Amino acid sequence: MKDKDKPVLAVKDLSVSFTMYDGGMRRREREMVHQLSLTVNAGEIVAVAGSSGSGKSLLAHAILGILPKNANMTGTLEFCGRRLDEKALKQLRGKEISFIPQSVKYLDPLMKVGRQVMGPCRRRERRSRQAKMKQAFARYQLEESVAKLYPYQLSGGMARRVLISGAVMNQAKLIVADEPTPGLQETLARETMKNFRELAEEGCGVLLITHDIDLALKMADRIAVFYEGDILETVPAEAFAGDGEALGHPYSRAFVKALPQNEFCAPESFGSRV
Ligand SMILES: Nc1ncnc2c1ncn2[C@@H]1O[C@H](COP(=O)(O)OP(=O)(O)OP(=O)(O)O)[C@@H](O)[C@H]1O
Ligand code: NI
Repeated sequence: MKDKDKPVLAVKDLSVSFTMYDGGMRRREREMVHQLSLTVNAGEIVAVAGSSGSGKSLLAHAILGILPKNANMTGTLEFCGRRLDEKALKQLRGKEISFIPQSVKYLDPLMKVGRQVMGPCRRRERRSRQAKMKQAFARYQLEESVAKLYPYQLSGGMARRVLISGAVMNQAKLIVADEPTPGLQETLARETMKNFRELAEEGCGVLLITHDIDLALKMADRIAVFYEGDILETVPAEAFAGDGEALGHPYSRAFVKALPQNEFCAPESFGSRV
Protein backbone atom coordinates (compact mmCIF):
# COMPACT_ATOMS: atom_id res chain seq x y z
CA MET A 1 0.00 0.00 0.00
CA LYS A 2 1.43 3.35 -0.99
CA ASP A 3 1.48 6.13 1.56
CA LYS A 4 -1.09 8.13 -0.32
CA ASP A 5 -3.52 5.19 -0.24
CA LYS A 6 -3.33 4.97 3.51
CA PRO A 7 -6.22 6.49 5.45
CA VAL A 8 -5.57 10.02 6.66
CA LEU A 9 -6.65 8.88 10.10
CA ALA A 10 -6.72 5.36 11.49
CA VAL A 11 -7.91 4.82 15.04
CA LYS A 12 -7.37 1.27 16.27
CA ASP A 13 -8.75 -0.23 19.48
CA LEU A 14 -8.92 3.10 21.24
CA SER A 15 -9.98 2.99 24.88
CA VAL A 16 -10.11 5.96 27.21
CA SER A 17 -10.61 5.61 30.94
CA PHE A 18 -10.41 7.92 33.90
CA THR A 19 -8.77 7.35 37.21
CA MET A 20 -11.06 8.61 39.91
CA TYR A 21 -10.88 8.65 43.67
CA ASP A 22 -13.98 8.18 45.76
CA GLY A 23 -14.58 9.53 49.27
CA GLY A 24 -12.27 7.07 50.98
CA MET A 25 -9.51 7.83 48.45
CA ARG A 26 -10.14 4.48 46.85
CA ARG A 27 -8.89 4.46 43.28
CA ARG A 28 -11.38 3.59 40.60
CA GLU A 29 -10.93 3.20 36.89
CA ARG A 30 -13.89 4.17 34.72
CA GLU A 31 -13.76 3.36 30.99
CA MET A 32 -15.61 5.84 28.79
CA VAL A 33 -14.42 4.81 25.30
CA HIS A 34 -14.20 1.10 24.56
CA GLN A 35 -11.81 -0.38 21.97
CA LEU A 36 -13.06 1.78 19.20
CA SER A 37 -11.75 1.65 15.63
CA LEU A 38 -12.38 4.15 12.87
CA THR A 39 -10.76 5.36 9.66
CA VAL A 40 -11.09 8.58 7.70
CA ASN A 41 -9.85 8.56 4.12
CA ALA A 42 -8.62 11.48 2.08
CA GLY A 43 -11.52 13.27 0.44
CA GLU A 44 -14.27 12.02 2.70
CA ILE A 45 -16.39 13.41 5.47
CA VAL A 46 -17.02 10.88 8.21
CA ALA A 47 -19.58 11.81 10.83
CA VAL A 48 -19.45 10.41 14.32
CA ALA A 49 -23.05 10.70 15.47
CA GLY A 50 -24.33 9.83 18.91
CA SER A 51 -26.10 11.19 21.92
CA SER A 52 -24.83 13.64 24.48
CA GLY A 53 -22.30 12.44 27.05
CA SER A 54 -21.45 9.29 25.09
CA GLY A 55 -17.74 10.12 24.72
CA LYS A 56 -17.55 11.75 21.28
CA SER A 57 -15.45 14.68 22.47
CA LEU A 58 -13.14 12.27 24.28
CA LEU A 59 -12.52 10.59 20.94
CA ALA A 60 -11.65 13.98 19.42
CA HIS A 61 -9.40 14.89 22.33
CA ALA A 62 -7.64 11.51 22.15
CA ILE A 63 -6.90 12.10 18.45
CA LEU A 64 -5.53 15.57 19.19
CA GLY A 65 -3.57 14.40 22.22
CA ILE A 66 -5.35 16.79 24.56
CA LEU A 67 -7.08 14.42 26.98
CA PRO A 68 -7.28 15.61 30.57
CA LYS A 69 -4.50 14.57 32.93
CA ASN A 70 -6.54 11.93 34.75
CA ALA A 71 -7.30 10.12 31.48
CA ASN A 72 -5.57 6.93 30.40
CA MET A 73 -5.57 5.96 26.77
CA THR A 74 -4.74 2.69 25.05
CA GLY A 75 -4.82 1.76 21.37
CA THR A 76 -3.09 3.32 18.39
CA LEU A 77 -3.60 6.36 16.23
CA GLU A 78 -2.10 6.83 12.78
CA PHE A 79 -2.02 9.85 10.52
CA CYS A 80 -1.24 9.05 6.86
CA GLY A 81 0.41 5.83 7.99
CA ARG A 82 2.52 7.58 10.63
CA ARG A 83 2.13 6.77 14.30
CA LEU A 84 0.55 9.73 16.06
CA ASP A 85 2.57 10.00 19.21
CA GLU A 86 3.16 13.07 21.30
CA LYS A 87 6.08 14.22 19.18
CA ALA A 88 4.21 13.82 15.89
CA LEU A 89 1.16 15.60 17.30
CA LYS A 90 3.25 18.55 18.37
CA GLN A 91 4.44 18.96 14.79
CA LEU A 92 1.10 18.34 13.12
CA ARG A 93 -1.46 20.00 15.39
CA GLY A 94 -2.70 23.30 14.01
CA LYS A 95 -0.98 22.55 10.70
CA GLU A 96 -1.71 19.25 8.99
CA ILE A 97 -4.25 18.34 11.65
CA SER A 98 -6.80 21.04 12.43
CA PHE A 99 -9.23 21.01 15.30
CA ILE A 100 -12.48 22.85 15.83
CA PRO A 101 -13.26 22.37 19.52
CA GLN A 102 -16.79 22.09 20.85
CA SER A 103 -16.20 24.83 23.37
CA VAL A 104 -15.05 28.37 22.59
CA LYS A 105 -13.18 28.24 25.90
CA TYR A 106 -10.29 26.79 23.90
CA LEU A 107 -9.39 30.29 22.82
CA ASP A 108 -6.58 31.72 24.92
CA PRO A 109 -8.13 34.61 26.89
CA LEU A 110 -4.83 36.49 27.04
CA MET A 111 -3.94 36.45 23.35
CA LYS A 112 -5.43 38.56 20.60
CA VAL A 113 -7.63 36.58 18.24
CA GLY A 114 -5.52 37.26 15.15
CA ARG A 115 -2.38 35.81 16.69
CA GLN A 116 -4.27 32.70 17.70
CA VAL A 117 -5.77 32.19 14.27
CA MET A 118 -2.43 32.77 12.56
CA GLY A 119 -0.65 30.38 14.93
CA PRO A 120 3.09 30.41 15.33
CA CYS A 121 4.57 31.17 11.93
CA ARG A 122 7.90 32.21 10.48
CA ARG A 123 8.42 35.81 9.43
CA ARG A 124 8.44 34.89 5.74
CA GLU A 125 5.15 33.00 6.05
CA ARG A 126 3.39 35.86 7.79
CA ARG A 127 2.14 37.66 4.69
CA SER A 128 0.55 34.60 3.13
CA ARG A 129 -1.03 33.51 6.41
CA GLN A 130 -2.40 36.98 6.94
CA ALA A 131 -3.97 36.84 3.47
CA LYS A 132 -5.50 33.45 4.28
CA MET A 133 -6.88 34.74 7.56
CA LYS A 134 -8.41 37.69 5.73
CA GLN A 135 -10.06 35.33 3.26
CA ALA A 136 -11.39 33.06 5.99
CA PHE A 137 -12.70 36.00 8.02
CA ALA A 138 -14.50 37.39 4.96
CA ARG A 139 -16.08 34.02 4.30
CA TYR A 140 -17.35 33.80 7.86
CA GLN A 141 -18.50 37.42 7.93
CA LEU A 142 -15.94 38.62 10.43
CA GLU A 143 -14.52 42.12 10.11
CA GLU A 144 -10.75 42.25 9.68
CA SER A 145 -10.56 44.28 12.89
CA VAL A 146 -11.72 41.20 14.85
CA ALA A 147 -8.10 40.02 14.66
CA LYS A 148 -7.18 42.79 17.10
CA LEU A 149 -9.74 41.77 19.72
CA TYR A 150 -9.35 39.54 22.75
CA PRO A 151 -11.69 36.54 23.11
CA TYR A 152 -13.76 38.20 25.86
CA GLN A 153 -14.71 40.91 23.35
CA LEU A 154 -16.34 38.37 21.02
CA SER A 155 -19.90 37.11 21.10
CA GLY A 156 -20.34 33.34 21.26
CA GLY A 157 -21.16 33.13 17.56
CA MET A 158 -18.13 35.24 16.62
CA ALA A 159 -15.82 33.11 18.75
CA ARG A 160 -17.14 30.02 17.00
CA ARG A 161 -16.49 31.59 13.58
CA VAL A 162 -12.99 32.52 14.68
CA LEU A 163 -12.31 28.89 15.62
CA ILE A 164 -13.67 27.68 12.29
CA SER A 165 -11.64 30.28 10.35
CA GLY A 166 -8.47 29.17 12.14
CA ALA A 167 -9.07 25.54 11.28
CA VAL A 168 -10.00 25.90 7.61
CA MET A 169 -7.13 28.18 6.60
CA ASN A 170 -4.45 25.63 7.45
CA GLN A 171 -4.63 23.48 4.33
CA ALA A 172 -4.83 20.60 6.75
CA LYS A 173 -5.00 16.98 5.65
CA LEU A 174 -7.32 16.18 8.53
CA ILE A 175 -9.94 18.34 10.20
CA VAL A 176 -11.53 17.15 13.42
CA ALA A 177 -14.64 19.26 13.96
CA ASP A 178 -16.38 18.71 17.30
CA GLU A 179 -19.94 20.04 17.02
CA PRO A 180 -18.83 23.00 14.89
CA THR A 181 -22.16 24.62 14.07
CA PRO A 182 -24.47 24.95 17.10
CA GLY A 183 -25.08 28.61 17.89
CA LEU A 184 -24.35 29.69 14.34
CA GLN A 185 -26.95 31.29 12.13
CA GLU A 186 -28.39 28.89 9.55
CA THR A 187 -26.54 30.54 6.63
CA LEU A 188 -23.18 30.40 8.41
CA ALA A 189 -23.74 26.80 9.49
CA ARG A 190 -24.47 25.95 5.86
CA GLU A 191 -21.39 27.87 4.74
CA THR A 192 -19.25 25.89 7.20
CA MET A 193 -20.51 22.61 5.83
CA LYS A 194 -19.97 23.79 2.26
CA ASN A 195 -16.43 24.73 3.24
CA PHE A 196 -15.83 21.23 4.66
CA ARG A 197 -17.04 19.67 1.42
CA GLU A 198 -14.72 21.88 -0.64
CA LEU A 199 -11.80 20.94 1.60
CA ALA A 200 -12.70 17.26 1.22
CA GLU A 201 -12.79 17.71 -2.54
CA GLU A 202 -9.26 19.07 -2.31
CA GLY A 203 -8.25 15.84 -0.56
CA CYS A 204 -8.71 16.63 3.12
CA GLY A 205 -10.32 14.08 5.44
CA VAL A 206 -12.98 15.51 7.75
CA LEU A 207 -14.14 13.93 10.99
CA LEU A 208 -17.40 15.63 11.91
CA ILE A 209 -18.59 14.98 15.43
CA THR A 210 -22.24 15.71 16.00
CA HIS A 211 -25.32 14.68 17.93
CA ASP A 212 -27.38 15.87 14.96
CA ILE A 213 -28.06 12.82 12.80
CA ASP A 214 -29.94 14.92 10.28
CA LEU A 215 -26.87 17.11 9.71
CA ALA A 216 -24.65 14.02 9.55
CA LEU A 217 -26.90 12.51 6.88
CA LYS A 218 -26.91 15.64 4.78
CA MET A 219 -23.17 16.19 4.96
CA ALA A 220 -21.26 12.99 5.50
CA ASP A 221 -20.14 10.25 3.17
CA ARG A 222 -20.00 7.73 5.97
CA ILE A 223 -21.58 7.71 9.38
CA ALA A 224 -20.14 6.07 12.48
CA VAL A 225 -22.98 5.41 14.89
CA PHE A 226 -21.61 6.13 18.33
CA TYR A 227 -23.21 4.80 21.47
CA GLU A 228 -21.81 4.83 25.00
CA GLY A 229 -18.17 5.03 24.02
CA ASP A 230 -18.34 2.60 21.19
CA ILE A 231 -18.96 2.68 17.46
CA LEU A 232 -21.77 0.26 16.74
CA GLU A 233 -21.36 0.40 12.97
CA THR A 234 -19.88 2.62 10.29
CA VAL A 235 -22.05 2.80 7.20
CA PRO A 236 -22.41 4.89 4.04
CA ALA A 237 -24.91 7.71 4.60
CA GLU A 238 -27.27 6.02 2.10
CA ALA A 239 -27.78 3.14 4.53
CA PHE A 240 -30.06 5.50 6.47
CA ALA A 241 -32.50 5.78 3.55
CA GLY A 242 -36.10 4.64 3.94
CA ASP A 243 -36.69 2.62 7.10
CA GLY A 244 -32.98 2.06 7.50
CA GLU A 245 -33.32 -1.63 6.67
CA ALA A 246 -29.68 -1.62 5.50
CA LEU A 247 -28.58 -0.76 9.02
CA GLY A 248 -27.28 -3.52 11.22
CA HIS A 249 -28.05 -2.21 14.67
CA PRO A 250 -31.38 -1.37 16.33
CA TYR A 251 -29.87 1.82 17.78
CA SER A 252 -29.02 3.05 14.27
CA ARG A 253 -32.55 2.24 13.15
CA ALA A 254 -33.89 4.19 16.13
CA PHE A 255 -31.92 7.16 14.75
CA VAL A 256 -33.78 6.85 11.43
CA LYS A 257 -37.12 6.98 13.23
CA ALA A 258 -36.03 10.14 15.02
CA LEU A 259 -35.39 12.01 11.77
CA PRO A 260 -37.60 15.04 11.05
CA GLN A 261 -39.03 13.43 7.91
CA ASN A 262 -40.14 10.54 10.11
CA GLU A 263 -41.80 12.93 12.51
CA PHE A 264 -39.23 12.58 15.29
CA CYS A 265 -40.70 9.29 16.53
CA ALA A 266 -39.06 8.54 19.84
CA PRO A 267 -36.46 5.82 19.52
CA GLU A 268 -37.85 2.49 20.66
CA SER A 269 -36.01 0.53 23.27
CA PHE A 270 -33.15 -1.40 21.71
CA GLY A 271 -31.98 -3.41 24.67
CA SER A 272 -28.28 -4.00 25.23
CA ARG A 273 -25.77 -2.47 22.86
CA VAL A 274 -24.30 -5.74 21.66
N1 LIG B 1 -11.65 14.68 33.28
C1 LIG B 1 -12.66 13.82 33.38
N2 LIG B 1 -12.76 12.98 34.44
C2 LIG B 1 -13.78 12.09 34.53
N3 LIG B 1 -14.75 11.94 33.62
C3 LIG B 1 -14.71 12.75 32.54
C4 LIG B 1 -13.68 13.72 32.34
N4 LIG B 1 -13.89 14.37 31.16
C5 LIG B 1 -15.00 13.83 30.63
N5 LIG B 1 -15.50 12.86 31.44
C6 LIG B 1 -16.71 12.05 31.21
O1 LIG B 1 -16.67 11.44 29.93
C7 LIG B 1 -18.00 11.29 29.41
C8 LIG B 1 -18.02 11.58 27.93
O2 LIG B 1 -17.93 12.97 27.71
P1 LIG B 1 -17.86 13.65 26.25
O3 LIG B 1 -17.71 15.10 26.51
O4 LIG B 1 -16.82 13.00 25.42
O5 LIG B 1 -19.29 13.32 25.64
P2 LIG B 1 -19.90 13.85 24.25
O6 LIG B 1 -20.42 12.65 23.52
O7 LIG B 1 -18.92 14.70 23.55
O8 LIG B 1 -21.14 14.71 24.74
P3 LIG B 1 -21.80 16.05 24.10
O9 LIG B 1 -22.63 15.61 22.91
O10 LIG B 1 -22.64 16.56 25.21
O11 LIG B 1 -20.69 16.97 23.72
C9 LIG B 1 -18.88 12.21 30.24
O12 LIG B 1 -19.76 11.41 30.97
C10 LIG B 1 -17.94 12.95 31.15
O13 LIG B 1 -18.48 13.07 32.44
NI1 NI C 1 -18.85 16.63 23.04
